[in-house]
Amino acid sequence: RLCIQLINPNTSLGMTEVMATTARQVASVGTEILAVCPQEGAPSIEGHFDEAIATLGVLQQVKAGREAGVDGHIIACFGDPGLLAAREIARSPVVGIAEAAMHMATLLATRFSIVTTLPRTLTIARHLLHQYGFERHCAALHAIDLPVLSLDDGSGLAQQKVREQCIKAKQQDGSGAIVLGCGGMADLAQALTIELGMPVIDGVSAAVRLIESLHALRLTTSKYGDLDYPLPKPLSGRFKDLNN
Ligand SMILES: NC(=O)NC1=NC(=O)NC1=O
Repeated sequence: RLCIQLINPNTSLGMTEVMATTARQVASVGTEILAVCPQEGAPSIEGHFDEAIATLGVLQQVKAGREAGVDGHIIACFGDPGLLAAREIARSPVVGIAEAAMHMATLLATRFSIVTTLPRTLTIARHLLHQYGFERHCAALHAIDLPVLSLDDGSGLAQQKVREQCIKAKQQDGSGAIVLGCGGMADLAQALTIELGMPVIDGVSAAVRLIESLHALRLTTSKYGDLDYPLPKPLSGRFKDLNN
């Protein structure tokens, strides 16, 4: 049995639940999903400042998961906040939903489009494309121009906008796959894949299966080089003991 920790870096329980439900649907029989979010932080992550705040909570949850003996950690926010720092303190694999979805897309199409939330988060997605080396694989990026929590307000408006932007991407971008650029869109990917007749990829689902695959291959986060555990030093205040 595997236990995968799903970390929603924002503090909105509704979003945690949406992602946990999708993760449980796609996980293999016998894989347990342990869904968590920080006790304190931002209710949604919509920019560089929010990501910086969320990183502490992500690291605290990764440490707790490691101590609970989980077999992998998912950072379930499209900015992959704290990913490399999390890998330093983790023993098992740590996968961000943006990198997971992007990797999957490159296995299925020569170019992919991204559909995300606010225009200002497009820059964060572009930074990740550069960091992961996927710039030339991404044909275009689109935003529904609604805040992250609009996906959790029950109106269905955000979901309709995601569908519209996916249709626009299919018609205009010349890409063969679409990456959904928010954890709150996790439950939309399967229906949109069927409706559009092309792969529409959710990073939560991709991350669950990638972690299962890494475990099956007996592969885990490298501790050789820059992802080794942090150098021992006395951290103070709220950071106390975060690095051991
Ligand atoms: N681009 C995004 O919508 N990022 C996100 N902010 C959140 O709070 N969750 C996400 O996935």
